[in-house]
Amino acid sequence: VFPPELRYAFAKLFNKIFHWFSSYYYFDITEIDGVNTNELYNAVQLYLSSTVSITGTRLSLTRALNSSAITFGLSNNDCMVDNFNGVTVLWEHVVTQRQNQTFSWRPLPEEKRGFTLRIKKKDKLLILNNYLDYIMEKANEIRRKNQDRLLYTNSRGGSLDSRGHPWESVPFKHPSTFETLAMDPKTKREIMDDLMDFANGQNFYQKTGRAWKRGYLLYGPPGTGKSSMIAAMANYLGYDIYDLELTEVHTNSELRKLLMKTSSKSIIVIEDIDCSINLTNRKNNGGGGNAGRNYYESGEIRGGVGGSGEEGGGGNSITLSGLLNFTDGLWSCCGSERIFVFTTNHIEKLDPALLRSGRMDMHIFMSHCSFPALKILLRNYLGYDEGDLDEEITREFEEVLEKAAMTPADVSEVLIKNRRDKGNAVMELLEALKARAERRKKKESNGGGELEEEEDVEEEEEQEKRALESPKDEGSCDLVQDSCKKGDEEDDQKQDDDIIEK
Ligand SMILES: Nc1ncnc2c1ncn2[C@@H]1O[C@H](COP(=O)(O)OP(=O)(O)OP(=O)(O)O)[C@@H](O)[C@H]1O
Ligand SMILES: [Mg+2]
Repeated sequence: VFPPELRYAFAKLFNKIFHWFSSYYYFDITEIDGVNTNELYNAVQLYLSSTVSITGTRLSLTRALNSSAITFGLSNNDCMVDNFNGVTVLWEHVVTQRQNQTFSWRPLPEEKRGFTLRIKKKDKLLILNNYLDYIMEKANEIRRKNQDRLLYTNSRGGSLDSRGHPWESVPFKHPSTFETLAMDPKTKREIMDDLMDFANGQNFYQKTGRAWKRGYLLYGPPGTGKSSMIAAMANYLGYDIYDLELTEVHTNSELRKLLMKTSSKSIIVIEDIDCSINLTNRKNNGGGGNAGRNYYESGEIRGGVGGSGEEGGGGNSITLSGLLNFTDGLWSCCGSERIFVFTTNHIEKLDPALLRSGRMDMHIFMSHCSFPALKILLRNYLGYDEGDLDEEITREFEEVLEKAAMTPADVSEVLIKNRRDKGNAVMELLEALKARAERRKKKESNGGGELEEEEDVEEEEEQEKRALESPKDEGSCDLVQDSCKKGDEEDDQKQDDDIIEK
């Protein structure tokens, strides 16, 4: 009997009156906003999956691609209650069937989904100003934690993949954590705090006008846990790792392009920096900072020419200045929240320019196994707790460890071999340490000039490492060296010897 217009007007009026008297506001957060995906929808979904206690009767479970965690969320048309700063809000997940598909250049899903947030009118300001931001932040955090980390490498040389990306990635599942890392607990704590300060330091970096990045140099003998430390850092912060193979990079501009294609919240690693590239001939030019740069710039030019010429050798013309610009220059800030980690076995071989303060913010020495580190290894491998060891044995360990100078890798080896018999493992380890200490003592008393046995072993390990590196690497050294030939004949001879050694 009523015409439709009148019915519509009544409904509208009724609605208005209802809202007038209702003490609630309702906010709709739809999955798709026009043609764009609504980021807030995804964030709310993630947020609800983690914070709200499981009270709903029906929850949906999801597991994202590459993720190791399962998250739960609200099922269709279910409600959940959340509390924020003492304010209670109600979330409803609304799903409706989409009617007759309107024309769109992108097919829309059949269902229309959204969240409806119901809040008390008096809480409007708090919710709009803080709660939604809080949800976005929380969601980012959850996303980072859920996702397995990726390990990127540039081993394809300069070639790009189908999406124009120079990096190749694989899921990164290294189990090393700060918990399992054997080192002095005090240093470990310092590093962990430093990393946390960095990750939470957006405002600080903004305020002080510094680029949001940090550099760590890890140095120490092979097998002391430098690579394990990098994995632990990535696992601690939830960052991806970019393992930069310098020998595969041919020019400084390629290096810059690689940097531009890294994402934020990542650790950029250059392992064995002293082997990757010849950065040590600064003394040849005998100059200070600027002269050094010029020298390396000139190296780049000659290297570049050499690359296309007879001496080819892969055409690697990365220079120190290129590398410094990579970590330090304007380009290093084209993203944010980046950590650079360099590792080396020989800090003394590195160019002082690389060590200057401000370049690498923290120099971390990974030492031979100390007693606190040993305790961690015993706990990891044998399940020993503080106090489980005999007092007598503890004392013996403390006495011999310093003298033996064994690496955590060697200690772990002994423990793994005997892990089925704990008592035996400890005794074996003590024996091994004593034997090592004895050998060192003998060598020392025979005159310190000789190479000590462990150093022999370390040297061997390093040579293996170098041998494993591609022949291109040698080419790269050749090229940089080529630029030195004209400088100083004696040094030139010495470098040739170096290469023969390698
Ligand atoms: N500090 C440590 N804590 C726990 N495990 C360690 C530690 N150091 C070494 N290891 C063990 O020894 C192995 C080798 O360690 P890692 O590769 O981290 O040494 P590295 O210092 O990177 O050596 P290199 O200089 O040869 O690269 C690892 O598999 C790890 O399990
Ligand atoms: Mg390593």
